[in-house]
Amino acid sequence: MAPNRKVQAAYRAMTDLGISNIKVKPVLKKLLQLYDKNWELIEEENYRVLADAIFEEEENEVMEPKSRSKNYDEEDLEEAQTHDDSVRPLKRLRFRGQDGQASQSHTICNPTIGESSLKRPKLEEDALPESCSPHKPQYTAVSSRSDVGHARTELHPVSAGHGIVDKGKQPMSPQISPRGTRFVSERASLAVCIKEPRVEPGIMLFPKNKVPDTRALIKPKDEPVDDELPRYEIPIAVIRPDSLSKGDSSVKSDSTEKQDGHDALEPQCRDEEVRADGIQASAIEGSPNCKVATVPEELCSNVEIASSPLGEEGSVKEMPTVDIMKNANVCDALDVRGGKEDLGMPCCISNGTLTVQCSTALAEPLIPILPHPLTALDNCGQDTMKVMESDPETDDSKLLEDPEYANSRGLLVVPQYQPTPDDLRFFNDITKGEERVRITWVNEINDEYPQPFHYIPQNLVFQDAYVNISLSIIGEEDCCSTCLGNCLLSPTPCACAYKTQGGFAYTSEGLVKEEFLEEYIAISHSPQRHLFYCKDCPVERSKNDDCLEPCKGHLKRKFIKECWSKCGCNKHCGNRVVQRGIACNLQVFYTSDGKGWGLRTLEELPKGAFVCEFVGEVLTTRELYERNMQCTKSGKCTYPVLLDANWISGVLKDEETLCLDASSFSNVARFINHRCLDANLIEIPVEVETPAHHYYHLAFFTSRKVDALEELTWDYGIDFDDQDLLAKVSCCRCGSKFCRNMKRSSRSSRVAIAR
Ligand SMILES: C[S@@+](CC[C@H](N)C(=O)[O-])C[C@H]1O[C@@H](n2cnc3c(N)ncnc32)[C@H](O)[C@@H]1O
Repeated sequence: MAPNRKVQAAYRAMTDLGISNIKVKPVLKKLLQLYDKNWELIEEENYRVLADAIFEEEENEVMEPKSRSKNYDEEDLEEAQTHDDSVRPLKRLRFRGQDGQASQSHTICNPTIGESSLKRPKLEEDALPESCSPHKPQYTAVSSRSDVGHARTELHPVSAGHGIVDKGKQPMSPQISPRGTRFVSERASLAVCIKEPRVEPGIMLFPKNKVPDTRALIKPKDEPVDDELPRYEIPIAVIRPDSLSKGDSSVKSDSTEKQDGHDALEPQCRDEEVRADGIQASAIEGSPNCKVATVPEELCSNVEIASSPLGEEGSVKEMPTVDIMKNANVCDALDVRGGKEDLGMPCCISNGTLTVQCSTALAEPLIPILPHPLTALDNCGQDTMKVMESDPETDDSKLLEDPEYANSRGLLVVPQYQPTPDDLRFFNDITKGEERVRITWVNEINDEYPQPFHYIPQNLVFQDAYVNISLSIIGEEDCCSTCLGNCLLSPTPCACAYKTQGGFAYTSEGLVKEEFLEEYIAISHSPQRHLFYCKDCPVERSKNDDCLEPCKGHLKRKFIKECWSKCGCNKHCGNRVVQRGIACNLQVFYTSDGKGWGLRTLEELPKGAFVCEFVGEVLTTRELYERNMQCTKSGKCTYPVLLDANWISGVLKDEETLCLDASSFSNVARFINHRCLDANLIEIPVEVETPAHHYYHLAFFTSRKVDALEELTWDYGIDFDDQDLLAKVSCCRCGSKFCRNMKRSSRSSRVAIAR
């Protein structure tokens, strides 16, 4: 057979380097086997792979002269001639590049996934160079070497000293990044999935079972030796958040850029990560700012890794997952309801910065950082993805003795908490799934998170409050037991309608009727005319004081009586609105006018629409007073509302003078801010379960049409001249032209000026 043109060319190239054909042949044969006879890989960079492999072979022969016994005949090489070079072996895994081409990052981590799409090299374990030993650092299965640190990409046979497995990878990519900038991400790809990394030139993927140690890493031959670093491993350097913020990151995945038009938020910088067990992370030897991560392949998670310009320090860019929630669009992208969770792929997406995508097949998924203040909002609250260094001197380093960590040194990714799909589902749902609708929260103003609280969709009795919801106390006159279907369609008003003086309060669309609404609005606009004063005010009485102040007055309002379970109608009866819960699309947001958090609607709401109920703990006024005393000491405040719409009915027992406190247990109504007079919500007392007027639901309905994204407000009924306020709004920022506080402050400033 005529000599293979390609073989001849290889011989010539090696001859130019002073390598004889005899040395070239066996190595070339091996390479052809390894690369499935793809010459392209071998030819690149003027046969760099081949040269490196030959030098490697030489070294091995010096150490083990008899280790290479197999003969390679000319025919084997000739056979290579028949191979179609156009078929590029897929052992070089290409990630999504800057062009946004889809990548299969998980295929790196989990060889079982997408195996069919990856053509594996035929390299047998015994064909691996002996340089796998700790004494001879070496690239392994998924690693790329060429632009590590100061590594050079040109052929440099004099310094060649690697096994063949790491050769010829880098030149493959047409998108080679500047030298010294890719090391980290490529290195990280060994064990940590990168969601949207830039092109990983020449990453090779070997079948796991054919690679003795997939975590063994070597320095590239031509990389300056840093004696400070462990020789058996090049650490997965991970960018420190602060270095990113300083702009010294040279590799930044696309997903670290803006997402949905929102800036990626500055990551939290932790100089020293404190582990759950109290062990503080410390810088690795010789690389004080470098955190080193070696993650088992099984931990398939998408974590962005980047490097400093020197490619030698950095950290996983840790982002508080709460940042996801700062961007409603991102949350939408999460599609937590019916989205990825349905695919069995719990997915946490931060605003483009850190993405942890846990495969369901994984036992120990990485988890994202969540802000502590969310603890009460979500059980994920205190969980962080701890990427920390192991200290070989501590007991912790014993972990590294685990075969899985055999060649690991440095960072361990320690799962602190295993988020369940439900955790992730309710990631940005302030209701934690307690409502029929998801209510997201967003802060586009600053870095604050909502104060922790326990979300409850319905009132809960704290302790002493007498709320008797027993069926036995609901008499025939308090329910419509003979009704059928929808009471609103009945030609004659049912018993419940009678209880709501004036007939049914709701339209067939579920809106409060105009005449009802106007009546409530009129009361709130001129409350003085509707106040009643008790002789023995429960609020004052609860103070148990010798010197009680006179009653400050209570606003008398009429009730809406809804049908309920003891009624004959069905649950779709039009006289059941509040009991169905929140139905509109709401969002908690950080206000831009200094009121802190607020509530807004994401959809247009017609006049009279039910928005939400004021939900909290049901306390007696005495309990509230005691709680207020405690809160004054601790500096906290309560969010109480008196259920005093019918206190005029007579002298109530202490356990019947009730209020709702939304400070710890509450629903979304706790975010509704005050607006003087022209608020777009009006509160209406609604009886559902019990006809006893001392307990009722306080329901918010729109007092006018409300546009999408408009803040929902409610007139707390604050008397700004009264220093003994229950709801404390010391300086009203409602912005209403009817603001009572504005008049007051302008009055007082006039007084101040006059003095
Ligand atoms: C029920 S909370 C409303 C939610 C609150 N903004 C938050 O950030 O959690 C009541 C508190 O909100 C603030 N607030 C409500 N309305 C306000 C207003 N019109 N002007 C200034 N602060 C207001 C006051 O701090 C008040 O004590």
